[in-house]
Amino acid sequence: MQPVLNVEDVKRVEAGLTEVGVSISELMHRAGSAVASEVIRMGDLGSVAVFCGLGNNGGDGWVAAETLHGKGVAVTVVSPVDPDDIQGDLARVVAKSAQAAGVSIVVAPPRDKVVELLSGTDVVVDAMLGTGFHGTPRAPFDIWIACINASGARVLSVDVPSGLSAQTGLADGECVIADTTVTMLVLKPGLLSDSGRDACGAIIVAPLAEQTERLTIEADPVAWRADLDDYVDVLEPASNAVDKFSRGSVLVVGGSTRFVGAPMMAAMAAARAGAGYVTLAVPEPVAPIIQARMMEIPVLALPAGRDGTFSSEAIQLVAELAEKRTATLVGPGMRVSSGTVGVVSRLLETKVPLVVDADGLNCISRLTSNRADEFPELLRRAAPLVLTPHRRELGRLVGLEDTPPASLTAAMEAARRIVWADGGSELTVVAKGSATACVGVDVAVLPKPGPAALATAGSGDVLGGVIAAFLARSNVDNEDIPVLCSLACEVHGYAGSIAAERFGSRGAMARDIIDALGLAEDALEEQMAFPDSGGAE
Ligand SMILES: NC(=O)C1=CN([C@@H]2O[C@H](COP(=O)(O)OP(=O)(O)OC[C@H]3O[C@@H](n4cnc5c(N)ncnc54)[C@H](O)[C@@H]3O)[C@@H](O)[C@H]2O)[C@@H](O)CC1
Ligand SMILES: [K+]
Repeated sequence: MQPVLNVEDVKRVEAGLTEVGVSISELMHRAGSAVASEVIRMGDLGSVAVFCGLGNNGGDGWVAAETLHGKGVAVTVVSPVDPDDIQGDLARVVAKSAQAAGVSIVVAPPRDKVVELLSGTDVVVDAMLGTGFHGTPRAPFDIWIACINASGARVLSVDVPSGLSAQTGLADGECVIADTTVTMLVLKPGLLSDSGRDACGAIIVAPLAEQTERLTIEADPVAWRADLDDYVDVLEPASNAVDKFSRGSVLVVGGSTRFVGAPMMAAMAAARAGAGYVTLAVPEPVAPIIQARMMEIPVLALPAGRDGTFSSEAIQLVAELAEKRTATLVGPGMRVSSGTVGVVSRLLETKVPLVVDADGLNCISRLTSNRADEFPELLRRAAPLVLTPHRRELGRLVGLEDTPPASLTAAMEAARRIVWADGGSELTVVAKGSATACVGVDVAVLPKPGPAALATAGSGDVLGGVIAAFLARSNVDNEDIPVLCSLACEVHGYAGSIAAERFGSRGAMARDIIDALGLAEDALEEQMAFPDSGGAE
């Protein structure tokens, strides 16, 4: 797994490197030369333009420009001020060095001059704004960013695309859309989430020093990005000595007269994700229509109230059904009522692995007056528990119903409030978003995010079903459940890519994702076994 560090903690690595004799100036030279190497690797370098800002991000750009110039590449630096007028000492020194080496420099060009320069440029190096950037880009950078994005040139961003927050992944104004980002020392969360996903292109980490890895771990990574080989240990070895029960049995509890499709999709997904035996428990009035559409999945009709949701008579029956299965998913399409709140509360008391999604989470919010983090005794249990909130559901769970987490790091923070209050390794919160984090008490694992095709109605129900199936099939220790959930997210994401290929990136529906789940898991397993064989990037 690759560590991800909050931007403020990157400074601790920088300080640690200084202590072992690698100065900031030395780091800047290494950063600039890492950028230059990557530019050269890109090839077809008729001419390169390096847009420099006034801080150390700009300093990296000046070093890269001098290095490229030294290798005979035609390079022009675009700077808001003359090298002599750069305030920061480090950046001024490297800028003056590049000037003395004969690098061509354009100072404070008007917009039409920038457009003209870009029209003859093959590769842009974006070294305007790095981790020191806050707010909305001011002139001239706002203008330069717009011109660069409109130019059609290939773009390499230094550390982070200018205009993007490396911490939050949000961009208040326009940010550079790069083909490649060479990020210094370590991954930062904003590169992997929200607008960062579109802005960064391929991300290359330049560690800059051999001590970086050790210092990064000492700086306490906020998360770890999973690689395919991290999943090898959580998958059960393939065996033919199985029957439908030994492959895991899943109970899906959900549905109401208002929402019929959600529990069906979750149950189908659990079956496609390899659970050997799936049962669906729904309120009695909707059982016949659901059973009519389900061939492989038995449907159990449980007592319902006049509102079309589970009544209190269902509570004990659901618990007894759950105790006979290897995992239960509760929530899809269930609505919040006194009966469904009772069902969730009773399921939490059972001793079998449990996934709580959708209205199951809203029932927990109801039970805790929107403060699940203040009622740890409710969630503390002997068997694994996985909560799968999207950001609004997560907000409702931790008292942020009006201001739900707006970034990956804010979502991880909210999820940690719940898991740290609980304190046990049985609880994992899968904080869903355009980037998802699987947060356990010791570690937060970031799966490779799936395609935009996943943002479709029912997609969350599908993920709930996949996680339930994986819990039912697997024997992992509690500590590894975040990794198992991360694998479930990647299978879901890969299935989304297959569905998008078949039905179009906007046309794929949840049912198409369900149908592709088995193929997606096979393909990922194949890539784990033969990492060099290509496949999903
Ligand atoms: N952390 C490290 O160990 C290393 C950092 N390096 C580089 O240093 C960078 C960080 O340098 P700095 O802290 O100097 O910060 P930056 O260079 O990212 O930005 C600071 C400059 O941007 C300006 N700025 C901030 N917000 C702005 C806005 N909204 N509009 C216009 N201008 C704005 C500031 O006034 C200042 O001039 C990193 O991104 C990386 O590129 C590298 O030199 C190598 C090692
Ligand atoms: K940048």
